[in-house]
Amino acid sequence: MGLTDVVAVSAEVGATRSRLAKVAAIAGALRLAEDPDEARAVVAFLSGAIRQGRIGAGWRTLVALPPPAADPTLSVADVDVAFDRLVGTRGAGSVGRRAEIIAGLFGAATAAEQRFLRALITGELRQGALEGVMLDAVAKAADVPGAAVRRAFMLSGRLPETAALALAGGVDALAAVRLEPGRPVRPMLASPGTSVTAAIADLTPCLVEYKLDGARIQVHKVDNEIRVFTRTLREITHSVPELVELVRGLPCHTVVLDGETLALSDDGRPRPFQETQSRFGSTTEEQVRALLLRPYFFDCLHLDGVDLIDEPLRARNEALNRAVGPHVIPGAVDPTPEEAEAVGVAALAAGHEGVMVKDLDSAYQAGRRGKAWQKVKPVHTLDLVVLGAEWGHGRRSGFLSNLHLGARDPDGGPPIMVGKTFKGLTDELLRWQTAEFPKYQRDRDDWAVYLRPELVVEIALDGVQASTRYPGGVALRFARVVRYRPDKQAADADTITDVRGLLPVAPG
Ligand SMILES: Nc1ncnc2c1ncn2[C@@H]1O[C@H](COP(=O)(O)OP(=O)(O)OP(=O)(O)O)[C@@H](O)[C@H]1O
Repeated sequence: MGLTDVVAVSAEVGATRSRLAKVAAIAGALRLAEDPDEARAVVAFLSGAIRQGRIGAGWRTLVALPPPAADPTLSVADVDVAFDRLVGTRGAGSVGRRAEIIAGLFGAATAAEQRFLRALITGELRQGALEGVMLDAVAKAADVPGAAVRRAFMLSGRLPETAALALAGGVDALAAVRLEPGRPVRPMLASPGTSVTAAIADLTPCLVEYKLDGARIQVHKVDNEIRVFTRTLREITHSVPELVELVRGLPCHTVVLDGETLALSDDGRPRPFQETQSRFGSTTEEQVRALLLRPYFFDCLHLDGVDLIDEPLRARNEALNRAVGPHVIPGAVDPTPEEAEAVGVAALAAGHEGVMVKDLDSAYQAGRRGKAWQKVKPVHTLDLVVLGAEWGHGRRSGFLSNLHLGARDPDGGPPIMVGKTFKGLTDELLRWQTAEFPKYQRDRDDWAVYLRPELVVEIALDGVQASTRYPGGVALRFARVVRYRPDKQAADADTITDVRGLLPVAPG
């Protein structure tokens, strides 16, 4: 299959807003793939990603490129092989050898292919929002049910691999994908609930527990081998030695745990989320001692040879208590309405965000944002994509300040602007934005820097209103910045449908 076919499909997908048309175009490309390796590469390229991860060729290497070829001759496999060689070229003299590989690749590419490859390598094409569309396209190309593709993807965490399985082995190969201790699965997510009373009425019998404002962790223990992953399945084992030690000491051989981690102040109140998050980068022993993380587990997906992912929460919760004892998150199983309210009051009094209400009969729906888990928080928040920032005035002049905020298009199109805000930005955040945003720059003019849609920011708001000014027909009211969400990608942001869902219902 030619690279030129992928470039054409990528352009077709970018040019249409219709989800069906995107799915059809991608499915068509997948059907052209000649073998599983090629299918993996096609899925990766059309998601704007590279199977090899980062290949470390920045803009500088890509400035002085050879003239483009007149006719397309490159195959998808040629590009994939060149990327393999780039990744494998390290050590002394590698700079020259890498430049040669890049020159060879780009010299064989047409002008359109060169533009595509350059955007692919620099990450400009990265299109996390296409994930749902891509899963549908894999199902269509392989002629299998969408649910089978989705399940295999959530359990394996790998989209190209899932596509290769679906195309080569169909439904049976997909169904054979299981939870494998040691390999991370997509975390189950929650929907917003209006109140504790409404949520427990909806979900009885239920479990009500604290919603902690820390960072999500997924921990796998296979004998003495411990691995820890973030919400986006990034491995952080080496940054959290205290969690690794604690899990190593648990009274079980094999376990997969879902939970939240945070650090507490001396008075037992939670430290700010940013501090927890800062521990997920490279960490020195000193930093570990200065900010000890504690785990609060709330789910158990596997325990000593028994797969629990399809079992009801009641059974998973019993296994959790056996496996981690005192490290279970505080909460109450099957509470009365008064007991449930009391959990909520205690959570807020202890400085936490609110509560989670969970259906005790529900299975673990990996990667799904369902009604079986509902979060109840006193303040309404949305996770939005930063589209740009305007230069500030007065005290803020010289700083990138007023943020342009976008909601995700559920059909995989670019984010849709829903408002602006500079409220809630601390001096530290203004400094950070001014230093960081140019790295994400897509364009700029005298007033603002416009960004590639990659950064996610959590915004508190008083509600939304209908608007003729913004393209989605809806605008935020009294929006203010709570914090950045480095644990989220644009594909995890709230959608325009979520934002419209907050519009007041017209009377009558
Ligand atoms: N008891 C709990 N059960 C499940 N998740 C919890 C709990 N306490 C805290 N959390 C955190 O809350 C999140 C659940 O909310 P949701 O599924 O909407 O994810 P989110 O989009 O990250 O939400 P938020 O922005 O509110 O953290 C989890 O990802 C987890 O990090």
